[in-house]
Amino acid sequence: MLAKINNFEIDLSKPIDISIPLTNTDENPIAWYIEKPTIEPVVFGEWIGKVSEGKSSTNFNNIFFNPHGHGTHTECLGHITNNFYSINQALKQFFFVAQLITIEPEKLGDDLVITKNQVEKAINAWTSSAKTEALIIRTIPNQKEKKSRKYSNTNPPYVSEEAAIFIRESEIQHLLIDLPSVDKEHDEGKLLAHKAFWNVKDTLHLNSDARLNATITEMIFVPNEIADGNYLLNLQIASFENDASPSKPILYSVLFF
Ligand SMILES: N[C@@H](CC(=O)c1ccccc1NC=O)C(=O)O
Repeated sequence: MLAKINNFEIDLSKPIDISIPLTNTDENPIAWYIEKPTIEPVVFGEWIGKVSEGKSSTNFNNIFFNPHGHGTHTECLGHITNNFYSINQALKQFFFVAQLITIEPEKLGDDLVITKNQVEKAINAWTSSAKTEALIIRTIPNQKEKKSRKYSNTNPPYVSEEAAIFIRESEIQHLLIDLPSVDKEHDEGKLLAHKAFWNVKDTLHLNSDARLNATITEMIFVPNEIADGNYLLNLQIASFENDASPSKPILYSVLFF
């Protein structure tokens, strides 16, 4: 099915899913020192919520997982504030003009960093008639193994504060990235990129110009065959009242006319 939106067209029958599936197997990616998710049938005495066990008419699983540590998730500034802010209140629209860029983070001492210069160059390489609302960053190298990587204590690449300020000043509302965090793993809670992107100046007393409706989506996976450029993004979350929710970002190629 083709849909015409303003000056472009998308094919709804050709979604590009850039989420990572959540499983209870060793295939599941893990960050932040936790164990893999569990998906287990409910048990009431003899009764097991698993059809193949022969006692129940339905499969009826409990799931234990962590949105930040177990895969693709979308978070709002409530991830870093003293007061509670919910992603389900922050994200009320779900389609955005998006730009996919690819960056090889630069070595800085023992770190790999996505710099302002890299982001600026990559964004400027593509111009479109529609304003970019969502920026999707694919980092290289980009092996499939990323979908099950164990990130704890590996010091993954991160976004520099200057790059995050540049992204905010470019009026990008939604930032998506294939890393477990936009910030350095061990940063003593500085969270410079998170704060810069959300414009949070004090996590104890939120400034009035903090970006309540801006979101960060982490641990996406964008296959290599998907080219850099403009897309329509459908960013969907589950309706959790929590700082973050597992999410399902979907891209559609756009044909401008
Ligand atoms: N870098 C932070 C920790 C951190 O960023 C974090 C910790 C647990 C779960 C998620 C985190 N950040 C996600 O973006 C620190 O060292 O305090």
